[in-house]
Amino acid sequence: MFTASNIPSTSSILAMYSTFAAAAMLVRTILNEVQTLATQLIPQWLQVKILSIFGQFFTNPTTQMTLFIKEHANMELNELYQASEVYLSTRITSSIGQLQVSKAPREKSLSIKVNRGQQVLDTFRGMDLVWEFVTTETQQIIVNYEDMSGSNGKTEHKSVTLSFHKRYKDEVLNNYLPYVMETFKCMESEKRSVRLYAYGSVTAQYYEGPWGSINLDHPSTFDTLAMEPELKREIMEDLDRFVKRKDFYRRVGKAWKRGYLLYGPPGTGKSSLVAAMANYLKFDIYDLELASVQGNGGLRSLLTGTANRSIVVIEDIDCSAQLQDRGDAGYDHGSQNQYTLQVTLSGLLTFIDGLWSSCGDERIIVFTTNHKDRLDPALLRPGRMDMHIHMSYCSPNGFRILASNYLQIENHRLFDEIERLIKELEVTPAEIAEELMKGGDVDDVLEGLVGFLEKKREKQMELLDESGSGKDEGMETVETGSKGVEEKAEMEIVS
Ligand SMILES: Nc1ncnc2c1ncn2[C@@H]1O[C@H](COP(=O)(O)OP(=O)(O)OP(=O)(O)O)[C@@H](O)[C@H]1O
Ligand SMILES: [Mg+2]
Repeated sequence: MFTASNIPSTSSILAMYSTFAAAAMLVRTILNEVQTLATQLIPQWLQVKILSIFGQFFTNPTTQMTLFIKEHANMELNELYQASEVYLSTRITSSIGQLQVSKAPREKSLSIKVNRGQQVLDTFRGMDLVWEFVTTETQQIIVNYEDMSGSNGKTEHKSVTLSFHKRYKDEVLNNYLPYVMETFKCMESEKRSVRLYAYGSVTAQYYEGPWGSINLDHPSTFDTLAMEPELKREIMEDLDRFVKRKDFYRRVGKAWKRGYLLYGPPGTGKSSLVAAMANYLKFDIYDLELASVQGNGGLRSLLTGTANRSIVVIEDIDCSAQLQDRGDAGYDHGSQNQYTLQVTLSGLLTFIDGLWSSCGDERIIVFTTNHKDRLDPALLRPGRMDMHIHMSYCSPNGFRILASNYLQIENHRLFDEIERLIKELEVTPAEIAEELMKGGDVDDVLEGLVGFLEKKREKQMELLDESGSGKDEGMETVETGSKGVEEKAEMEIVS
């Protein structure tokens, strides 16, 4: 108790306070020094062990903060999760006990990832951070729409946790995580291989999410594509412009996406062009088979599950018969299976215009068709698909590209004859490529090609004769010859 005579003066209180503050500061500095020294002297694996064994006793939970980064957030792919996974693969040290190692058949290098349950320590601007991959499972009833039966399945939820001292919260959110994202983006743009995602990665026990992926090792590039050089250049310039125009899209209030409709006969390179686009931009491809998508709801979750910087491809859009029907019923009553939910055209259009527009950046959507005339006009309206690209029969220019790729020759005595035949005929690059792949020396291969083209011409002449004689009987005329040439690859920019 203080009495009137021994009440300390203000100056002595201040002196006591500053002594305490100095002592506290000294203790803190010593602790920091010890911590730094320990970090340098104790190997990282031991630090992780100490942290995991004793951390719970000595760390004050009230001083720790943990961020949970889930693989999917609100049904959408969480880009931060993807980024963390890629970023942490750059933080692998000898301290980590378990790694996942894999190699796809045609990949050149090993892919190494940190295994679940492993902790990874990182430091950033003096902060210590602990990452950990965790997996949780939930039981779920999976409905089989084929026969409306249900079975028990497990859903695996992947997430990664990031723990640090609470005082670093702002630094982590404002600087560290953006740095992780930035590192991820740099690595993505440098990556060599493009991935091909297909719908449905259901393994026996786990439903791992809607998309499964493999490494797309498609050799098609703009160099190997047999197309008119002018058209090729225009498409490449369009893609270049698209990826550079983030600010432009933001300024004019449009979603950063672009749609291409590729149309033309089978074997003219539509799928090859999609692969060339993906290889050129280093964008992943999502191959969306509408027939196997469960209704508009399924479509929504699939599209929102795609990553940025990707190409969504819907092949043979004219064959998706249900898309002709703009009704919203969405059930396939025609087949023996009347419970199959189908995607309706209006569901797809809603996506192109609405939800799709507002989710994600740098998206490309490609439709391919053999019959543009069979498409619902709603799909062709300006603003839906930005460019319509006609892929057509092989031209002399296209043939020269194929000859250079397949035979490594720029000229040959038979070129004039081959080019003359090609001009007269409707022959696809796929047919010519097949001939050029036949073994033997160059002379044999080209002579074989001449023989093939002459046979084809004879057949087309026969067809022409037949249709000519049948004309009076109301048969359709098969048009051949120069028409094919005039129609060769062209492009139409819709908006
Ligand atoms: N324009 C082209 N340039 C180079 N190769 C081509 C071209 N078109 C076709 N090919 C060759 O033919 C094969 C088949 O072509 P592709 O699958 O790209 O045709 P498509 O137009 O998508 O046909 P479909 O309409 O049947 O889907 C390719 O793997 C490639 O080898
Ligand atoms: Mg195709």
